[in-house]
Amino acid sequence: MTGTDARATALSLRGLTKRFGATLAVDGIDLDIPTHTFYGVVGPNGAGKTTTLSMATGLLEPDAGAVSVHGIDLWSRPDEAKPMIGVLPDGLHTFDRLTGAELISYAGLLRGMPRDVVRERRDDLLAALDLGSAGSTLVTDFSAGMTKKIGLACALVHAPRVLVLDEPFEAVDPVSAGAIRRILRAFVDTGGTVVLSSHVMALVERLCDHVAVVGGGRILAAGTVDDVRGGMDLEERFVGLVGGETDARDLTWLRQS
Ligand SMILES: Nc1ncnc2c1ncn2[C@@H]1O[C@H](COP(=O)(O)OP(=O)(O)OP(=O)(O)O)[C@@H](O)[C@H]1O
Repeated sequence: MTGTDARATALSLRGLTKRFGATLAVDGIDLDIPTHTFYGVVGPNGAGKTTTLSMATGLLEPDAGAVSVHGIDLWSRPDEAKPMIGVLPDGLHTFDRLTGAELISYAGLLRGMPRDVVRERRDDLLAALDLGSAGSTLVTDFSAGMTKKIGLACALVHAPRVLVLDEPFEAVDPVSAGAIRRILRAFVDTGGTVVLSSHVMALVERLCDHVAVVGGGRILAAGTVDDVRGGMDLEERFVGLVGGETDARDLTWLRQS
């Protein structure tokens, strides 16, 4: 890859591979996420999306392969690459005896940000994500949607260049989802890059300009949403790519009459 290409690519995955015992979760994934794109990653349950995004953000060590963030190798130069990424991991494990406000502050201070900047951004994020009451509530008492929103605030506080979000809209109410969409849209419009995984094809079609379909730990299709769907709607194309046949067994024992 030339220097120019490396700068135009926000996140580059090469030959990413991960095995858990007998399960080959990710089977040599190559993917380039261009800068300034809204990139959806879709796939059936167990396709390898979370494992791929975890390796792409330095949360899980690959068995093989490489990741670079704006041309910087993630695994050999983490001190330079990781500050460029904001991550909302799947099933966020966090410090649940902190309040929402403390958790955002902690995330900012961990990134080495000055206290006054952290304080200002924390208050902005709590307001923008409609998390007023969550600021003084312990994380352990959060609903699933509040946890998601606080996780997103922690991913945003250091103003990363690339956001990698695993199911950011899961369990989030429609008003908050609208707020999150606006924040992410503005982030991309001003030069940022968003990569998100989702099972909701309509959301990916509405929000994303690019999409990768993952199945069996491989990329089945990737490119602009228009190219990937090829004249169909994304859901039809998705089912065509991953195989939509399930056992249509009739659960007669469930019938009420
Ligand atoms: N820590 C782990 N230990 C063992 N197997 C794992 C582990 N994490 C993932 N797997 C397996 O790897 C495969 C890919 O899982 P992954 O969570 O990446 O899929 P996914 O596409 O994110 O699925 P979903 O849409 O259901 O969240 C699955 O077969 C899963 O069972």
